[in-house]
Amino acid sequence: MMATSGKEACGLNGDVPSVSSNGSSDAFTNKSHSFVVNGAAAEASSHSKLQNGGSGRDERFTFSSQPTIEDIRRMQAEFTDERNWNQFHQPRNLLLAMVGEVGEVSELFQWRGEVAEGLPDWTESEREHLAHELSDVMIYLVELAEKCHVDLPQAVLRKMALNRQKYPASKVHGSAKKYTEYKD
Ligand SMILES: Nc1ccn([C@H]2C[C@H](O)[C@@H](COP(=O)(O)OP(=O)(O)OP(=O)(O)O)O2)c(=O)n1
Repeated sequence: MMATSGKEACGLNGDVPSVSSNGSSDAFTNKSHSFVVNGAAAEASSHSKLQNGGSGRDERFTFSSQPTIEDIRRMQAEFTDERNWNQFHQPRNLLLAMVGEVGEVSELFQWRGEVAEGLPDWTESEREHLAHELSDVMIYLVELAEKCHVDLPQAVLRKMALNRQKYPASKVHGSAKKYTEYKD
């Protein structure tokens, strides 16, 4: 799916997206993206222009709708099963792996000073490197949640609902203070 105005983002406007009972989607026939679950191959070419900051900076950036988090969980489960790596993928190891990948993301931003939205001064190769490292973080995060039996998409909805209660827009608009700093 192409980038849009961002209004469709699940749950951000207070709507709860419907989730099918088995959590799967027909992600693998999407016109602009093709996915092969077993080979874990993915293409996302139609999204690359905005993703790479080339145009559309006035619009809010949005993601493709596929793969879903459940798709990512399933693809990574297949990747580890095929390699007999589940024996290494206990929660603590996955946490350490994820934190290591967060460190690799940090390295890309290190010593650059503030970076503008859309990374206008970054080369294509730097952007792709960042995309890889962010993906590593996400892959390990999703697998960590799976191994901890946290249903991540639903947990995110619950947490966002809590965040909205903690930070009512009418109260905190334009302020970045922590909720504990507000004296009602
Ligand atoms: N035991 C492993 C090793 C790798 N991966 C997968 C998940 C990550 O997406 C990616 C991590 O691979 P590397 O550890 O080779 O890390 P990088 O890809 O970041 O390579 P480098 O550290 O050279 O940047 O591969 C995994 O699931 N389990």
